[in-house]
Amino acid sequence: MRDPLSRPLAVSLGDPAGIGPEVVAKCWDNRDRFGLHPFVAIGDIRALRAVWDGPITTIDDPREAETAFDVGLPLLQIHSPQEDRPGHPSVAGAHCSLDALEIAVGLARSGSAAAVVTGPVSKEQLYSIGFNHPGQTEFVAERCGIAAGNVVMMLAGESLRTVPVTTHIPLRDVPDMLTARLIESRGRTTLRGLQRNFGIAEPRLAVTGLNPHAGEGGMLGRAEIEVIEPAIAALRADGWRVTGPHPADTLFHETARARYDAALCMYHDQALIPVKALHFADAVNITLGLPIVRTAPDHGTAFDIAGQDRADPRPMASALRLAAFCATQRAAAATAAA
Ligand SMILES: NC(=O)C1=CN([C@@H]2O[C@H](COP(=O)(O)OP(=O)(O)OC[C@H]3O[C@@H](n4cnc5c(N)ncnc54)[C@H](O)[C@@H]3O)[C@@H](O)[C@H]2O)C=CC1
Ligand SMILES: NCC(=O)COP(=O)(O)O
Repeated sequence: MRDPLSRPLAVSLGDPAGIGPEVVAKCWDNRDRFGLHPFVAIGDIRALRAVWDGPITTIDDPREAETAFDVGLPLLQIHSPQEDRPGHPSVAGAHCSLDALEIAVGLARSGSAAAVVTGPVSKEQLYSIGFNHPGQTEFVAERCGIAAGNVVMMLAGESLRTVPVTTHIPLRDVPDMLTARLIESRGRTTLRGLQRNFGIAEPRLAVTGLNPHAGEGGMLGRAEIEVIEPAIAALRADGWRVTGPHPADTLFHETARARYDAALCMYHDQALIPVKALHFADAVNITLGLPIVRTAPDHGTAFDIAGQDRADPRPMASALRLAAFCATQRAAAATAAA
């Protein structure tokens, strides 16, 4: 297997009107301080120029990225038909963000990039141009030939990793979506992902309940008894270290967090609120279950502050570092297994 560190990371800039271009440029500016592996950005040069006057080296081949990285931000150019203003998303910008994502994934799949790091896109804008995936997670899965049901979205901070079983669906649909099979499958993907990407040989998974107090023995709802406990039992029967269902309100304090490597949560906000509350400045979104490594910062497009030099680059820096770490981790495991 080729050394992943001999290849750059491929970074899509995300929506050109969002803060993606600004945080990527700031990461390049602070590449030594942040300890970053060389990366190549993919997007429209005008989105970078609108927020940054540092050096940009446009390249045609990702193999030029490593040398170019020392002198300027390497960029694979996408020519959007329209120049977007920061904070003013458009249809053209949505197409541009999708093209950048497509190219970045292609580079990782072909082995030209060590991993993909995706800049924030606007789901609303993407949906408006016919994007029919819930998010970038499912799009990347499809492009890798993996069913969306076989990948999970993990939010990983220094002291907490969480995975939502259901992601971008209305809250009222969550109880009907939850089945023992789905929870078991998400749990399995999470546990394997902890081994493969984080090098945790015997990962510990804590599973939340859905209802207050994890259902209070069935008095506050029966999802725990009928759906979640059977999923936990199935995972345990296969030898995995799994606990729960735990009341979600007491699973995220410091002492509780020390007892598991990841928490499997029943819906989006149950998983993302604790991570963003504790780690907004450094949490990373990583897709588990893919043949390639894909990470992203935990935040969105932040149109409200785009173009104002207020965007914090640390989440993007964390996403870049974690991508390099996981790519190295996977390569080491593959070498050891050969
Ligand atoms: N991975 C992705 O592509 C993600 C995309 N989104 C998309 O982003 C759009 C906006 O979503 P919101 O819920 O408003 O979340 P958001 O993360 O864009 O913004 C929430 C708040 O945090 C602030 N913020 C976000 N990132 C920041 C940073 N790096 N530095 C300083 N302040 C920052 C924003 O200014 C805003 O006040 C939505 O269309 C959503 O679909 C949201 C989350 C992830
Ligand atoms: N709320 C997290 C989020 O929206 C990330 O989704 P994805 O686009 O990375 O699938």
